[in-house]
Amino acid sequence: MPMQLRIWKLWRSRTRIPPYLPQASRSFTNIAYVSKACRMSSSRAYRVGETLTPFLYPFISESFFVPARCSHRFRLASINRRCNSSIHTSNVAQSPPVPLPESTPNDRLAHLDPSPDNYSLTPFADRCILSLHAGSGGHGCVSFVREKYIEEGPPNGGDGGSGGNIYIQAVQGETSLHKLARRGMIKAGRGKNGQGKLKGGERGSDILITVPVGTIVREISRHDPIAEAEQAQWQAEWAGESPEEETRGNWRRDKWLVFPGLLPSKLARIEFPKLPKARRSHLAAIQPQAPIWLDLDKHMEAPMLLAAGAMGGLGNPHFTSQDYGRPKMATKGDEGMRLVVQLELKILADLGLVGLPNAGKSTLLRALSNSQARVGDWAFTTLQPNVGTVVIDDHKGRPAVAQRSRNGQHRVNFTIADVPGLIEDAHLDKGLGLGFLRHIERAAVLAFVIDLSAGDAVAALKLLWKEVAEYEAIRGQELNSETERRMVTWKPSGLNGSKKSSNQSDIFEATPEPLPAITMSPISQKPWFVVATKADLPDTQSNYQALREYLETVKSGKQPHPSGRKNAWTRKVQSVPISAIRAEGIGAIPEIVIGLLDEKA
Ligand SMILES: Nc1nc2c(ncn2[C@@H]2O[C@H](COP(=O)(O)OP(=O)(O)OP(=O)(O)O)[C@@H](O)[C@H]2O)c(=O)[nH]1
Ligand SMILES: [Mg+2]
Repeated sequence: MPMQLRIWKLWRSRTRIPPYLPQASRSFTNIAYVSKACRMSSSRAYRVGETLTPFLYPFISESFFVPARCSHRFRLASINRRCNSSIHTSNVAQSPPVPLPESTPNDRLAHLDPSPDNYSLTPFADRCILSLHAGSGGHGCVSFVREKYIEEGPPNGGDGGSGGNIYIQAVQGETSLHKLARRGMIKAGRGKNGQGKLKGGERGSDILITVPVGTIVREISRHDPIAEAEQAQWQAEWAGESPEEETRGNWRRDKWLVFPGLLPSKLARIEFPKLPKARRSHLAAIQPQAPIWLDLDKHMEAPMLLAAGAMGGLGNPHFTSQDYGRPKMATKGDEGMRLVVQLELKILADLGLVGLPNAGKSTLLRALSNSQARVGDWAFTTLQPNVGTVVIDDHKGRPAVAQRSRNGQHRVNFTIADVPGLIEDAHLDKGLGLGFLRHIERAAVLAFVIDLSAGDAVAALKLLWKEVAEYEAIRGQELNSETERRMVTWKPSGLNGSKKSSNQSDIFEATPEPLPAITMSPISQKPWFVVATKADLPDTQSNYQALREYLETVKSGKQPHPSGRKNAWTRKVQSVPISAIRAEGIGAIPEIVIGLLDEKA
């Protein structure tokens, strides 16, 4: 018996070859590798990568060799490592795992006291001025039929295409006007020129301006060539002047287009027909009345037309007559209308946070929502409004706040607007106040955030209400002047048929019919409550007690409303002491907000 075979048999009698080795592996020629594999299997080794074994015995993998007893522990260890969990099994790995820090309450609250650099800032603009150019019309075409045996065919020039329209749409999801502010000028496409074979020009491309819900559009100026031409014509009629006639050699080059192949000598002899009346697009009828003042406070399902494109010019077939069978002229397209409008965004949030600088508004917003608003221990940390959403029902169990129905629907969240802090005389544009007060104007409910550690809480509340009331008065004046401006419209007296001999200023009359009133509820009639924050700091209890007593007297009517306004809302005034930085006491806020929102609805 060969030596090797004898060794094999001897070894075989002492060890048991595992049944999972293939038949080939048991063969004599592979004995060295088999014995090695067996050694590894019997010693429960895990290191398989160093040898050729994985290639020769691919079925012997690491997982295969991991004993059932240990595999569970290994899995646990790897999960622990991945999840950074502190759970670990000490006898599994060769080297003991590094103990991971346990999550403490401080970690959970870390985002409420972030470093001043830890914040996210989205580009934001709440005002912009836009110059809108509706598309001009394409020119009509001068063309004639040219076919075999038809030497001088009839005219077949197509009309020019009309210019593109400008539409506006308020959509949910848009939050800022910064993109529009960067553009400044927006032009719709010009209509294409007409072509031979009676082919009309293509329409100019339309423009859709999407703005956030809560945007106000105000017209600053407009240049409407057609309206101006009509007005000039009426004025000429009123003054008894005969309209300028096109004569031979004297034709309006800005209106007519002539056949390019025409010799100048012939051109001088051409008699131009009467210039057709300026045409308006049929869409112009649904344009908002001038001057435009739109309050886009709801999500719009369909866009709204702001400026209709101008009409295209007429092709030469329009000017055929008995005397003139082959007209060599077409009209040019009309110039598009231009509008300069101001857009102003007033954020529509359910809850507006009003407070002095450094009161803790942004910290409160962070505590209630996922907002990454900037927090810092200095005044005017917040320089632009932040909006956060508080989810009260994520459809994953019992809602955070008992659901109530609003318009037959269940409220699943509400939004909070955190605006820069107000200082005394903010209504006179001191600090950053006036520019941002308009964002709380639209909030359904106001929360006055008062820092209990920063002196008299009642005085702070009165100061805030005074500024809000002053702003309300200014806004009321603006609205009145806006309404007056809308009441005065341009109306040439020549339209009435009676020619007045008075001076020119008489042609502007006030329309007798009143425009619909611009409705905006007074800020003092909004439901409100007080969030007394920084209650974790020492010596703040007495301050809170005084605030609470003051609010009780306001509620009972013994003291006037802090704004000094009559008929102001005081019915359910209340205060909540909280520590935003420790997220203590904030649980009551959603409940109060939902209660006040439902009451308002
Ligand atoms: N102790 C304590 N500190 C707080 C609390 N809330 C906020 N702060 C601190 O107060 C400072 C101002 O907080 P902010 O949230 O930035 O205040 P703000 O009202 O947004 O300030 P402006 O944006 O400047 O108007 C920060 O240093 C916060 O850590 C609180 O409940 N307790
Ligand atoms: Mg802030």
